[in-house]
Amino acid sequence: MTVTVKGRQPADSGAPVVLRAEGLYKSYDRKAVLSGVSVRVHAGEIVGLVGPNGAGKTTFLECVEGIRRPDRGEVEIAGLSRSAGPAAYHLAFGAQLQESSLAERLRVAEAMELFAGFYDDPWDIDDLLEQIGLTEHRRVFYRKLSGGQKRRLTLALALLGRPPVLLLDEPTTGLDPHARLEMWGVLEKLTGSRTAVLLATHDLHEAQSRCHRVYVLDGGRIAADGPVAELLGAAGLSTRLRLPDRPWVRELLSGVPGWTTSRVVAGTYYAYGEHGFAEKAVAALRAHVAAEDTGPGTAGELQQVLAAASTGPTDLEDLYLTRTGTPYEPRHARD
Ligand SMILES: Nc1ncnc2c1ncn2[C@@H]1O[C@H](COP(=O)(O)OP(=O)(O)OP(=O)(O)O)[C@@H](O)[C@H]1O
Repeated sequence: MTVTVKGRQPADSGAPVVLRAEGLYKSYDRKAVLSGVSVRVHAGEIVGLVGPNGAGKTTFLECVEGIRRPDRGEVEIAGLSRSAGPAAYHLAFGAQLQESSLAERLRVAEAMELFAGFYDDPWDIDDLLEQIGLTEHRRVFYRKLSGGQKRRLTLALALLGRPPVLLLDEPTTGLDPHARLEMWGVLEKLTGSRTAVLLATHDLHEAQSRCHRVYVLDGGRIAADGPVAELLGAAGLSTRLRLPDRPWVRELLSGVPGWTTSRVVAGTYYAYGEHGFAEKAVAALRAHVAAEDTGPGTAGELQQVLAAASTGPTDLEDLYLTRTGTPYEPRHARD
């Protein structure tokens, strides 16, 4: 079986670094939330920040945005640090927070006009409303927008100043599939004109297909970073075998050449390995079933396990599953 790892190709690594966070530490009530997090984003790159709930993604973004002061560490955006003063620093990036709210009786176009006043050369409001799919709603009060429309409006506000860097906290949460595609269309067009995007997301499929690189944050530390395909290869996660968890399955598969690691989630055993591992593992299972009297497990159970076993290419979910401390329930049916 040929395994194709899908994932976006890395962007131009020779492009200048436009966001540099170096060794960020942050504690709340003496509880460490960030423990030395360093992130770099180049012009024109879309970089994903993924990790379990509570991993520190929002805290990291808020430290970068200047909403929170890190206990230690440095941040520079487009060559500016916070010491440049809040006015100059905030012009260097556009931010969409995880939750934000505007005055309830502000209309969509009024909000855009209000925010456009902060910038010397703002994006044309009619054009931006069109791009973000809110033209028909320009006279609608903020309170009357749906959750997804509110997300689109806050993204438009982050884009208004044509910033070199966009910081987005779960930008697609609550968006329907059309709105997601529209949003990605806008972001990808922007990166073509050298805007850099750093976004926190729980949508691993989007992170893999849309981001040039990802950082996996776990417990306040970077557990992995790089293009998804490279990370999978380097971690020995080229292929996956999924089957019901049994003690004899664990013992048998961990002895198969090419096995690298495994994980049990909700009674299912995921075994990972180098290219070719899954085929060798299935052959080992078949041999074990054929010689059923030599090992544990009844004949019926052996057949059942073999029938339920499935192989498939790995993706960012697998990296996440093996690199973070929190078991992750795949949202999508797996092959
Ligand atoms: N203002 C605060 N005071 C105290 N603890 C906080 C505060 N904000 C966040 N935390 C804690 O810091 C940790 C990291 O939270 P954070 O929101 O940064 O994680 P996250 O990765 O963005 O999570 P999620 O994916 O659920 O949005 C959590 O344990 C959270 O409870």
